[in-house]
Amino acid sequence: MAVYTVALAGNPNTGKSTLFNLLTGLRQHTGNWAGKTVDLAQGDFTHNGHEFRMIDLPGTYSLFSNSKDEEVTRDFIVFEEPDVTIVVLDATSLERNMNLALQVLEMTNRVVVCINLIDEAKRLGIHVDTALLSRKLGVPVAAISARNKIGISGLLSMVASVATGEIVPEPVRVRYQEELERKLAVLEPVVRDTLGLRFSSRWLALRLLDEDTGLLETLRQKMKGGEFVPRKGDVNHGRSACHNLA
Ligand SMILES: Nc1nc2c(ncn2[C@@H]2O[C@H](COP(=O)(O)OP(=O)(O)OP(=O)(O)O)[C@@H](O)[C@H]2O)c(=O)[nH]1
Ligand SMILES: [Mg+2]
Repeated sequence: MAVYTVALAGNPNTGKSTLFNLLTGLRQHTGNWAGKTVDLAQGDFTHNGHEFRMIDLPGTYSLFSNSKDEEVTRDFIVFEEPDVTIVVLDATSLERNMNLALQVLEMTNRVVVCINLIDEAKRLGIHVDTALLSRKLGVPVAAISARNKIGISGLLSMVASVATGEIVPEPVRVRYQEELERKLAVLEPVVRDTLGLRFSSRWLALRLLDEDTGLLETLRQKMKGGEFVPRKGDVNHGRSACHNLA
């Protein structure tokens, strides 16, 4: 039977390891300070007859090449191509957390947004409209409390639907200023012709325009090591290239 890979990404301290521990029965370090998870922990769980392998990624505020943690998280999402990436957001600071979610949505369409600490939001009188958010972002959105075990089966149903391809999310496309969009329009087809459809060409073109040399070096190493052989017209079965970005 297929084992689906599920990655947990999100800002530090949003409850990723708490969710990971709840689902896998393992004991990743959790606590109320940032940067606890440094290595990639993995564990297994099943849901409705499906098997999943979950990877607890380090918490990051963005996915550029600013730090080892950012590179590890970015490389996992892009090169390991998890079947689903769950972006865990803190319900009490959605605006700040959304930055990372939008970055992940630029990299892959296989995303479920998970709004955690919904108990805390309720206590503070914050109402989160998951249906509206889901429409705006173009991906499934679940509200949960990992600590209080609320909303978990709803989240897992969404994860299973994306993993099996029953749902193919169409993430929102962030539009940048005119000048950047003009450059993207030139560069993106070149990236697509060179690397095929395995990666989101829009995301890669953005990274190139940002002169992300760390990413370029990683890509170069992978191509040199034969880990990744680009093929023209490579079809990725919906992986990594956002449908409405292609
Ligand atoms: N109130 C509330 N607290 C939660 C919930 N989920 C997690 N927490 C708490 O949030 C804090 C951070 O949780 P972690 O699971 O360690 O967060 P993390 O995202 O793995 O953090 P890093 O590894 O640093 O990125 C801990 O004190 C948890 O107990 C929740 O649903 N409600
Ligand atoms: Mg953690």
